[in-house]
Amino acid sequence: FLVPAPTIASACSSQPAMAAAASTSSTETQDRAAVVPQLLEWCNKNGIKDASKITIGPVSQAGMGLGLVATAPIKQGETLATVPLNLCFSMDSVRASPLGKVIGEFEPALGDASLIALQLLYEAHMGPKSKYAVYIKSLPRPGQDGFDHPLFWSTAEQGVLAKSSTRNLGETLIDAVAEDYGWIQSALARGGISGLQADSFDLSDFEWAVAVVLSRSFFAENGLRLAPLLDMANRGEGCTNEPQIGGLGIFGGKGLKVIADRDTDKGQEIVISYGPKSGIEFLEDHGFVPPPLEGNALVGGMCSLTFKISPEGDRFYDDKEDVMGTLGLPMAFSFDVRSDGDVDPEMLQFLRFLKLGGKDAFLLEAVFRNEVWRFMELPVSEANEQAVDEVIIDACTQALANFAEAEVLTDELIQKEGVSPLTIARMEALARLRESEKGALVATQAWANRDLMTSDLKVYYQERRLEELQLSGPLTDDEYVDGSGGRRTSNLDW
Ligand SMILES: C[S@@+](CC[C@H](N)C(=O)[O-])C[C@H]1O[C@@H](n2cnc3c(N)ncnc32)[C@H](O)[C@@H]1O
Repeated sequence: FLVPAPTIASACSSQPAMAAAASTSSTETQDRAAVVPQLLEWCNKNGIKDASKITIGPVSQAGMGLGLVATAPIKQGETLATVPLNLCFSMDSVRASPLGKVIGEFEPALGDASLIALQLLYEAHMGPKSKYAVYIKSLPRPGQDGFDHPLFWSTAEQGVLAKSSTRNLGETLIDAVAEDYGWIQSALARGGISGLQADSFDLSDFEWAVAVVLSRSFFAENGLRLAPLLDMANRGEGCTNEPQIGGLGIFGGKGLKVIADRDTDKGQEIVISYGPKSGIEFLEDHGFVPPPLEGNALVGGMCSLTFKISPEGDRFYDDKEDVMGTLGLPMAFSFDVRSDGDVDPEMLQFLRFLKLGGKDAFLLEAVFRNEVWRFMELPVSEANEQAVDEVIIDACTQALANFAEAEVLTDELIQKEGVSPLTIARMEALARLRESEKGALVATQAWANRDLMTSDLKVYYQERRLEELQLSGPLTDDEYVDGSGGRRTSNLDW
């Protein structure tokens, strides 16, 4: 109940892609737009600088709600706005607020976004007494002005999402938010803060607040910063001007600023960069998946593969756990894979270690304990290298099979009678997501298949070791030393 429902329920049109999810009646936009004069005044009063050439207004692109608009011609390189860091919601503001006492050493499953979301709910709870009252009024409600996020999706839609990416947002986002909500609820139940009680907000309020924080903040100086005014900037394709930390002039500390990366005419929208992100990162953070880069749907594709050293079927598991524990490394890692097909050397290092066994298991013996991880930087043996390629091929095959399953689930969902345009838009976003990840998976799988065919051409551990010991060439005359047929012994370290 902290978050009022939109005055007009999210209306959906038959616009393509997220535009439909984003579809909104002009009345809704005006609803928020009505707060703009107060918001601009509030921004001025609270020390936002360099913003004399921008305002907030409805933007022309369907379903994008509000955005930043130039009130005068702007030249590339001009600062568009600087927001004092002490006006931003961040972990600093959480710690400085009364919430600081409650959170203690709590480490949220979702990270800082959960605690910043809690502060947003706290300020909303304070109502007109909050310094942020006007700002909070300017935030979109779920479904308003195109504001969508997987946290608002139905279970069936989230089910398709689970099969549409190699990243499991079910665990890392949806379950994480529920877990943090549970922790916060029990902390508040032990003692409220300035009237904020466990029952002051429910899970859907918390999900709204998390979605606001994720979709409107920027990562700068080691943390998320939700900066009023800058949070009205939409993302433009090809923009390079991600918000960054800068000075506020001789009297003021630091601020989050955006610089124009192009000339802009009066009346034109100012768009910015949200940073280089993969499709799933866009969806998790901002609730939309950008269209594929022009001309080639697969260019720019990226996804991540996760591998885990697990005890099942691995009799060297304990040794591996010991090595990783000593190095302070986890037993599971995620690696980015890209459509350019370049494979991360660290992924190969981890997989060589994961597949270490058979005749190579001697490398796990105590004498090599400090070196075994470094040895994995280079091919170990033909069998190990082939096993690594097979793990990569299997992971890609599994992900592609999930995508095929997602397509079947999508068909079931969109063929249901009365399916909403919002569901269709969400499914279209997932189709774009799969397309972008497919590029990376197909390229990585092709790389592993090629690598498999060349495994006989590589130099492996034993050969390298003999080289190091200068024992790999034919015997030289001075090595024939006696009639016993033995090599000359030396001080070689075997
Ligand atoms: C930082 S806010 C920008 C202001 C927002 N348009 C508003 O009305 O409050 C980010 C949100 O704007 C929308 N958005 C921004 N850029 C977009 C884009 N390129 N495509 C689709 N939606 C976009 C998404 O809803 C996103 O979560």
